[in-house]
Amino acid sequence: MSADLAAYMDDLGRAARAAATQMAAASTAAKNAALLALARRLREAGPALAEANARDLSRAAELSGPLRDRLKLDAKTLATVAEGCEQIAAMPDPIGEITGVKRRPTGISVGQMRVPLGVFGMIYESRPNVTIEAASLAIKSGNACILRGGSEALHSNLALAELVAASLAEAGLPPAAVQLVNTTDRAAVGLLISRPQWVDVIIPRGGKGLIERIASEARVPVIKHLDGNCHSYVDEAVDLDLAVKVVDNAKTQKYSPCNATESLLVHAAQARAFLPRIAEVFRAKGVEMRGCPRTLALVPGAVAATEEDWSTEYLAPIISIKVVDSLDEAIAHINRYGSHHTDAILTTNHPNAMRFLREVDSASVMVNASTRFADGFEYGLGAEIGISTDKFHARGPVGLEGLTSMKWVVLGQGEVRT
Ligand SMILES: NC(=O)C1=CN([C@@H]2O[C@H](COP(=O)(O)OP(=O)(O)OC[C@H]3O[C@@H](n4cnc5c(N)ncnc54)[C@H](OP(=O)(O)O)[C@@H]3O)[C@@H](O)[C@H]2O)C=CC1
Ligand SMILES: N[C@@H](CCC(=O)OP(=O)(O)O)C(=O)O
Repeated sequence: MSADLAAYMDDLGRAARAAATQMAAASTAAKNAALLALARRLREAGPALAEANARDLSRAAELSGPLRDRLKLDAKTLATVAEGCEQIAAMPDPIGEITGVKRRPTGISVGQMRVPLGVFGMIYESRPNVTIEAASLAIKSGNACILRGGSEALHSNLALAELVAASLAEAGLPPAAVQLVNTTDRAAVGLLISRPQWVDVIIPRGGKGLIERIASEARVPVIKHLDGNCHSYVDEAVDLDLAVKVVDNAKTQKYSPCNATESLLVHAAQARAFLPRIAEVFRAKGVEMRGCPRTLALVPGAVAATEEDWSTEYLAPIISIKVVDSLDEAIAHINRYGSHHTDAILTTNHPNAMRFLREVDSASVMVNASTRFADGFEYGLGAEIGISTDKFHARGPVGLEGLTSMKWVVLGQGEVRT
């Protein structure tokens, strides 16, 4: 690793630390003004942004269709992120709110105040819209951030970061509140995750390779946003039309996101009725089906699943399928092979639905809904940092509150402890 890179990362860290102090004290009006300026700039984004994205796309010719799609910054994506900025501006400012104040017998009043985390570092995939979602949530939550997006998206991200910096400056806030690492050198990631003097928390969004590195090298607290091996389970009592519609959406609406269903479990009592119907849908859309022996008997053209398939996140038009004999077996399978991200049950049986919600150990558990809904925008958070697969601090889609913590506030009138 070069001394220049270490110095560069230290410069980013130092600037972020100074900006975080200013952001924590920033007024709601200034933060909202920055967000609205950013929405305007995104809507007006001219050829510079389009050219930067075209440059990234032309260099990423080898990417598969779904991964190319997530790299695209078209008018629809820009309109969506701009709308997200406006929605976040319209939300109440969580910072400074004091809650739960109670008077103690000693005379003091004790409550809690919501405060920013400080500086967060975020490492994420080649999806430029995430740059804006992270930036907008950082601004409203009074944090500073250092963003390291995927290599394929570097030029798009640099162009977006310029819009963010200009919007912050326009609102009288420090442009260094949102900084982008301007190199694809992965050594920069190593530096970002090992500088507790500059970074308060690291948010990795990615797959197993990223997390292995974080696990072995991070010296900063981590909120993991990892892979989604998500399941849809078709229960013994089910509305078959609803199940076909929802499972189809969960698998095929988009193949690349972490919340797409990768594995389908079907109760044996419904396998004969359900599997041929969903198989027809998958076949028409070119989805490869990898099944257990009982699935193979009902689905011509399916191939045998291996043990590895049950724990694989394909991010592609492939699905693993298993017939199970009970809800217990389904829950045990999901807890063993899943990634604790998002799992759904399709059922008309209320007690089974409630058992699934309680016993499946995942960040989002759903009844009769597509796993694709696991998303901050869809949950009403305005945007999302990602979907936390951790259990502490923040779980599932992370929005403004996930970027804050609570400190204790004690109000007295000269009381002393005896
Ligand atoms: N839970 C969530 O919120 C989300 C989870 N994901 C998960 O991410 C994965 C898909 O995205 P994909 O692009 O393949 O993810 P990767 O893990 O390959 O890449 C994500 C980011 O991590 C970096 N990275 C990966 N490995 C290392 C390493 N060893 N050292 C330093 N940096 C590294 C990449 O950099 P580089 O560009 O250099 O490769 C990129 O910036 C899936 O598993 C998906 O489920 C995706 C989005 C959201
Ligand atoms: N929450 C997002 C998915 C995030 C995600 O997984 O992104 P990616 O892996 O880049 O496709 C959504 O549903 O749009």
